[in-house]
Amino acid sequence: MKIVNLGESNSILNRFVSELRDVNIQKDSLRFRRNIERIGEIMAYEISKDFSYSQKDIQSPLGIAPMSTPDDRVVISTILRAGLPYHQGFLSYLDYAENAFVSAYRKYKDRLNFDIHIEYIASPRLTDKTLIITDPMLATGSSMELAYEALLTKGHPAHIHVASIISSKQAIEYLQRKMPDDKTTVWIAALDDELDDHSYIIPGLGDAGDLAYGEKE
Ligand SMILES: O=P(O)(O)OC[C@H]1O[C@H](OP(=O)(O)OP(=O)(O)O)[C@H](O)[C@@H]1O
Ligand SMILES: O=c1cc[nH]c(=O)[nH]1
Ligand SMILES: [Mg+2]
Repeated sequence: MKIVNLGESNSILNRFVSELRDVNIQKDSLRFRRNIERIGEIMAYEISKDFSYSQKDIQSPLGIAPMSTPDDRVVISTILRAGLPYHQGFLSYLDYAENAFVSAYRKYKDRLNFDIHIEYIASPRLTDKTLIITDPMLATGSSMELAYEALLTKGHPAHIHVASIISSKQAIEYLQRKMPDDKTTVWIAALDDELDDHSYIIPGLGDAGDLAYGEKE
């Protein structure tokens, strides 16, 4: 499995991630959602470099321009809720993509232990397509694993891009065991060392879904 951490090189991406983490700036939920969306746009651009390209003759008003354009049939798939603004960022650039949505939430059995419940999936056929599964946070990696398994009921993609923003080291190790090694690429913008007792990423940013859309009861 290939891992690409775009945060390792200096770019404006790192300021957007910093603002997501910043306890003062992240209170502005409009900016929080927009920063996730902007990171989605940057990630979509970076992932597009991995697509297959072929040359086409494009008729301009004044002549024919040979242009190399992507041929992948892309499906952008998002894990609700925090993935929604991320999805929008991807779709802004990959505007010909199809779209899939999967729900995943933590149902706590007690203060510390939880199961992840997948109750909703809406997806086109995935066979032989390029599947991008987007979720800003990879903490234990379980939501991503279960969302991926649910998506497999819609067919087997040619390649899977897991696109996240902040991942724990534990989640990367977990996904290396759970996702197909030869056709998965994981894209992240930051890699954090730890999880706390509640399986939140440390330092992370807190609860991405709540920061984007408000606290749940
Ligand atoms: O790697 P994991 O341990 O599975 O944790 C990561 C998941 O947690 C967050 O969603 P959450 O369950 O908080 O739902 P929300 O987006 O509705 O807040 C996040 O968006 C991931 O889906
Ligand atoms: O750190 C975490 C873990 C799960 N979900 C989040 O939004 N953040
Ligand atoms: Mg949440």
